[in-house]
Amino acid sequence: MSDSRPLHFTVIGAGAWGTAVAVHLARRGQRAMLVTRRPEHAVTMQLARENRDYLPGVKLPETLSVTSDLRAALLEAEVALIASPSHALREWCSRMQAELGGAGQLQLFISLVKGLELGTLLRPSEVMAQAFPGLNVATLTGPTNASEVAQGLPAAVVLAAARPGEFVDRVQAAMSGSTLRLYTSDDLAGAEYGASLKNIYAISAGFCDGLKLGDNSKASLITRALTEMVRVGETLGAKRETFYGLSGFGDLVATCHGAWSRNRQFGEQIGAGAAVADLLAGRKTVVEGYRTTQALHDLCLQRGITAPILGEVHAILYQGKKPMDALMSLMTRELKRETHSPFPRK
Ligand SMILES: NC(=O)C1=CN([C@@H]2O[C@H](COP(=O)(O)OP(=O)(O)OC[C@H]3O[C@@H](n4cnc5c(N)ncnc54)[C@H](O)[C@@H]3O)[C@@H](O)[C@H]2O)C=CC1
Ligand SMILES: O=C(CO)COP(=O)(O)O
Repeated sequence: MSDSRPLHFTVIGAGAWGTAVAVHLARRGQRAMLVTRRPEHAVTMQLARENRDYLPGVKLPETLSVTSDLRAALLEAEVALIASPSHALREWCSRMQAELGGAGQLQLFISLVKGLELGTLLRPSEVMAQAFPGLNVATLTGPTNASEVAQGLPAAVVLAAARPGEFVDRVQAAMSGSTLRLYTSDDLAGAEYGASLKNIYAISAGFCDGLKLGDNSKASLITRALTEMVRVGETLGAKRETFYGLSGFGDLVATCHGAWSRNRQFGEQIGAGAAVADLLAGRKTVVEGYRTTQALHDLCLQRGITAPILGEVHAILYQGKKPMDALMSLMTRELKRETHSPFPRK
């Protein structure tokens, strides 16, 4: 019989998503701790029992502990989940390593991050595995707007682990309930590439919204984006079917359509004429697709992967190309058969 004792979860990073996941865990009756980066943020959250900076309007369950003391939060943790922006992940991992020495009681280290590391072009779980060699790493991903999850609205996600097995199944059971349903997967690379790529295509869906191109254009774009995701992901070693699941298609649809999506909104504002630098200056919340566009563009160049939509998003964000000109470039490409093969055929 499987062990149904509550597990000790520590969620690192108190942005919107880390907070929502910690709230969910506490509601599920698990032992949950949430770690903030700034000590004053932990104090204000404890006093207000709310994360007013990143997830306003959601009451923190009394059983959820909030602290900035990373060492104390990790000492008894069996599962650590990390919810930082991709550019801050390595720094968090180094801090964890320094505080904990080895892996301590940890049996599973789960990324909630949806982006690649610029420069190294590593997936989040690869960065985590460098810090904690031997520790089982995973990602939890899918269509999960933080606010909806925190409100208890239903969603389904995938928990993809480097080493699936009994403990991962136990975490699946511990986190699943009437509002969140977890599926497991052994395609960690696919789940992470899907989570990263969909943010880029959500920016491009935002361009359609900003340019007021209509619903047909967005549906066409999303469909071609999925084909591109499969091609990029499969060439990078992921399983094709993963991109048709929650971490790929599921999150692509949610993020391209969600009025709440920061990536989509960012694209919408650029499509409507705003300057990229102005939108990024002084931002408090993360737009993962911005850096990840650069990282995946570099990866595609390195590996010789054809990714026209990604290429146009890159040209708009990094080379000042006008969204309407990018649209024309895509519409006037050489004509071909519709194909879902990883390698485009004429
Ligand atoms: N918000 C959402 O609905 C979801 C977000 N995610 C992913 O979760 C990750 C975290 O995103 P959110 O929780 O939304 O963040 P957020 O945008 O709500 O908050 C930003 C977070 O980044 C931290 N931060 C800012 N600058 C930093 C720095 N220089 N060093 C370290 N930390 C810094 C802040 O303390 C805060 O925790 C991202 O990869 C995102 O794609 C995944 C699923 C849903
Ligand atoms: O990943 C998300 C939903 O699944 C959140 O998307 P945004 O970062 O675009 O808001």
